[in-house]
Amino acid sequence: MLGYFGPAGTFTHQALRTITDDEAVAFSSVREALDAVRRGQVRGAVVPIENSVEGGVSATLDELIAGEPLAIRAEIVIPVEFGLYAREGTRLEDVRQVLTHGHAAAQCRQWLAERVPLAQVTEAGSTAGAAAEVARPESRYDAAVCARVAGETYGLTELAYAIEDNPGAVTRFVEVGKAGPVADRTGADKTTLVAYMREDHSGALLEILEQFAVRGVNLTRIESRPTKTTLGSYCFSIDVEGHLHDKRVGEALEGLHRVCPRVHFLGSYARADQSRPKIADGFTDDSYDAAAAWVESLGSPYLG
Ligand SMILES: O=C(O)C(=O)C[C@]1(C(=O)O)C=C[C@@H](O)C=C1
Repeated sequence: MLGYFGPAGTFTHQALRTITDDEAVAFSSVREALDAVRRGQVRGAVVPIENSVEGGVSATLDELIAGEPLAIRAEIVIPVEFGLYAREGTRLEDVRQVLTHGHAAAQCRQWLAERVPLAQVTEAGSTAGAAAEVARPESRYDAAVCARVAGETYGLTELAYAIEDNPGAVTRFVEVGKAGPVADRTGADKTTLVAYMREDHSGALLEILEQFAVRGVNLTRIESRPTKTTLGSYCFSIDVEGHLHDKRVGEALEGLHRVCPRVHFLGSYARADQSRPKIADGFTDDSYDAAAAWVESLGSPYLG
């Protein structure tokens, strides 16, 4: 059975529904969902990892590397559209207390400031959790910013829809399991890893980046996250195009292993958009094989 960041009606729940109709377990935080994977209560969990407006989901980026290693098995990308939902009888002009997930608040900030200027926005654990709270008749919150499905699930009335400041936003979710064999290469893959710098010195980030640059590996996301040890100590959470079994990616990982004290490999998996990377001349597996054969031939007694 799979777990997900719930309760029912979160965007994560919608993402999960795109891959299975089977029964699934809701957890009220990303940490609880991932811990359930670690202790084997569920065989995997779906959690949010990146939003096109707000960037990386820190809770997920941090929890993936805290504790027993986990691996990303698949990615799911869905559009995120928000509405404002309240108990029956509440009018838009009456809304003073809004409850929602921090990422959702950030994506609707301008709309909320313009349309409910007197409202105070409070962060909830999730958008659907906010809807469930607003549905309680005695709740101190007047409205929730959430998906339409959450508004419906908790019996709320829609006061407004498509209130996001950036139409067309998408959120990327990942299905995470226990670390195990890497998923098969599809030719349209992504690899996620976390690299730690040796020590704080000029060019440390460049050393990491050049491992990819010189091998023609394109990065699709890079974010610094605190290592949680001392102030100013950071690691880098990175997504790259390609699979561990692509020679250019495997070699880049070898390079990282040489220059970084610690590298977490978090999995190679099929891209949701199935788009294949443009591999420049000289970086295909054939080019690597030809180069290796040539180097080997240099030591051959039969050469020239
Ligand atoms: O609260 C939810 O509904 C979630 O699935 C979480 C989450 C997020 O973490 O970004 C997912 C998509 C939206 O961008 C807002 C919230």
